Amino acid sequence: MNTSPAQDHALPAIVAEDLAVGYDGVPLMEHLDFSIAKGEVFFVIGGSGCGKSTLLRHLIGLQQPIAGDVRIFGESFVKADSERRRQFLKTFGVLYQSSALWSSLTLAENITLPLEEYTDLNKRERAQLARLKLAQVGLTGYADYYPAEISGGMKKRAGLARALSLDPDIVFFDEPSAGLDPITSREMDELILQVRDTYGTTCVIVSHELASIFAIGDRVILLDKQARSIIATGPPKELASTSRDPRVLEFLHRGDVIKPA
Ligand SMILES: Nc1ncnc2c1ncn2[C@@H]1O[C@H](COP(=O)(O)OP(=O)(O)OP(=O)(O)O)[C@@H](O)[C@H]1O
Repeated sequence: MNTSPAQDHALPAIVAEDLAVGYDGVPLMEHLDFSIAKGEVFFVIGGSGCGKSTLLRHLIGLQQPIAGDVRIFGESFVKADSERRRQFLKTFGVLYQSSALWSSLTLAENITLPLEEYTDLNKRERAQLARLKLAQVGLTGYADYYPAEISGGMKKRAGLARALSLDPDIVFFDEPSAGLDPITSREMDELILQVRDTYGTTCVIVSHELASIFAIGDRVILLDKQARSIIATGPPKELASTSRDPRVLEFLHRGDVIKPA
């Protein structure tokens, strides 16, 4: 189902090259250079309003960069024509902060929407696949429920089931733990790891949940509003224990003043 013929999966899933992102031609962040390996759980972190969601919007093609490039498995997403962009989009799954489920549709119907748009599956096959995706996220038996009938954590799971409907290479998460209690948030973390471990899916997560970042993050980039760029890149635990930058230590130690050894 997932066709990305020109892409070389031996290459990094995502490379940002001297990327500038912002609004109306005014950059919020500039000179962003980073690379995300296939199968990595990669966090974009930073204080409120620094531009994490804005960067995410650029990575998923909702906004065109002011400068620089984004390459997906070696191929420029920024320079792709509209047909090629559509093919790229088929290989992305996105879980929005609000879960973005259609309230008038059942969970199964929410999941079959992208299948209707992007696949040739018939109605019965789509319904089967929707049930399978719901089972993958622990929602067996909830296919005919409406979003209003389930909890916040279940909505996030259903949103993830929809994001997984086209067997994406890369799933983007905007604050997956927002509004969840610590236990439900940990369950979401486990689900993200399960998806990565089972399918080798690359997971790009915008978050400021330190518990999640340390629990499941392979690597992070830390954005800084004043610097208007990335101020640290690496495995979160390593950064927390070895960085000598007070801004990095402050963020990763929740404002506690901790001096590196
Ligand atoms: N559509 C828009 N037009 C102009 N400016 C915007 C737009 N959307 C967001 N901004 C501004 O861009 C800046 C970064 O916002 P963004 O939502 O990317 O930050 P964030 O790091 O994700 O924040 P948070 O952690 O609070 O969600 C903010 O100052 C915001 O007001």
